Amino acid sequence: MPPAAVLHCRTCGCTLFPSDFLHQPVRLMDASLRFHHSAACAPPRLLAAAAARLARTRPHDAHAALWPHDEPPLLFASRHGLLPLLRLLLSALAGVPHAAACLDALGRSGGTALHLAANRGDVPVAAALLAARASPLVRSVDDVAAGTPGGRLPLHAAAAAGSAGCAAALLGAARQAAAAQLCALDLDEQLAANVAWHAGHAALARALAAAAAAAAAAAAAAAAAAGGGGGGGAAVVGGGDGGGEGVREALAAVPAGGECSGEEARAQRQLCWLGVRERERWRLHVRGEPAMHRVHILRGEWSKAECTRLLRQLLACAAHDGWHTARHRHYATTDLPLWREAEAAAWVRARVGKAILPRMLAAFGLTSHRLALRESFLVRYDAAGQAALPPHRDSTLLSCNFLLNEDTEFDGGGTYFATPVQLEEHRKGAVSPADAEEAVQTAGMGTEGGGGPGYVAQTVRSSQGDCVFHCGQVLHGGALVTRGTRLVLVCFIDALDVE
Ligand SMILES: O=C(O)CCC(=O)C(=O)O
Ligand SMILES: [Fe+2]
Repeated sequence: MPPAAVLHCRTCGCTLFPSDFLHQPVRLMDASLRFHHSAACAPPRLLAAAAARLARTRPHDAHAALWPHDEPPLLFASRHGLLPLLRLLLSALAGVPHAAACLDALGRSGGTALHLAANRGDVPVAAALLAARASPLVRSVDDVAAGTPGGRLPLHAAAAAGSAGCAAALLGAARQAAAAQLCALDLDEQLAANVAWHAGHAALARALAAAAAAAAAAAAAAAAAAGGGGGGGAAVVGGGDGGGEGVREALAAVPAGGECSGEEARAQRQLCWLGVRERERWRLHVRGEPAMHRVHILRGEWSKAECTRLLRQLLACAAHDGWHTARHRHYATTDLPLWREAEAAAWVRARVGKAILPRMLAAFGLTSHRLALRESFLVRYDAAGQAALPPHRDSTLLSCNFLLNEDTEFDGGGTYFATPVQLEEHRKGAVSPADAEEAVQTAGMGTEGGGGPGYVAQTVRSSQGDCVFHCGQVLHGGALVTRGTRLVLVCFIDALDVE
């Protein structure tokens, strides 16, 4: 018979588990240890050890320093509603240089301690975190296990839990932050009001919807008074959702009377699952695929005459119909969907289908897929208006863009990548993948901020008629235009499995 296993807590030294846990999965042991630490182990001793470790930590991994097992204790305390432990941790954090990083760290379910408190409708825990200056404006990431969409604020979590108390605490935390919270759309383009509605909390949904409508109207009025126009007050409502079309559309989904039917709620849950799963599929696909982190530029893909004609058609259409501002729900952009101009749309579809999609298939090694052009837009950057687009991921696996006006008409601009990418330049005339290989030059133009000599670019700058194509799931944006106007045609492209 093997000797009975006796484990000792490494913090307080007490005997933990005799043979009960022998041959049990490590995960179970970890869970018991965590429970022991939070419930039994003397918190001051734990805190002293934690504070000492914290002092030796670099800021970017500060949130992981307090706890040896997969979750910082603040998140653990909040998840389980351990208010005395939470208070101790918060007081220990008060003098720590990286306190904000610890307070706003994301845990394993993709949210902060404040999300977890709001999830459980725990007003005292939420209030303690807010009093310690935890931010109500941190967005969660997709929780793949639970099928919960990312991009949610703690207010969305309070709405899902039907906790009017937590919602009031979050909205009361800072006056300017209230509008941003009310008008924030998650990755499924749902406001907190929509989340409450689909979770069956009709009264809370209506209260949040009314407050969001008022905040959006106030933001629009403030923008109009400042003479801004167009953007719908994005500056006022932080996060960039603005009081624009996305918010209006979402608000329309919360009716003035009645309850959400069970069927509607089920359908919405299913939609959320699909969205989360699809985004995860893309992420897995892109991760560990070096080809997906390469950016290609096709020089002179469209002639000057072709660009000028296309631009003339599209600008005439924009002058007549007006520009749109709701393509990127999380960022106000100024653009024109191509379907508005049938002839231009047909031309773009044909040219992209014939010349760009086959090159994308080859460049990204997607030979068992078929590519489909989902949408195309003309995007306008103006030094005086929407001058840049913050880093984001597109709604499709692949993207390409064409500069339509001359690069002398603006300064700055270009497609910006959050991490430097390897850039491959292709010259016109290379049609087959083999030819393309020969014509490729690894180019270093537009290199800014880091990267090896001549191989890596952070901002890719093109000339009129050039096509830049890349994986839409690599974090990217539109670099700041500091003078004039930059006009780019952007195409979103999906990869479909070949049946
Ligand atoms: O401006 C650019 O080059 C990038 C535009 C972009 O990423 C987008 O519109 O989704
Ligand atoms: Fe994009």
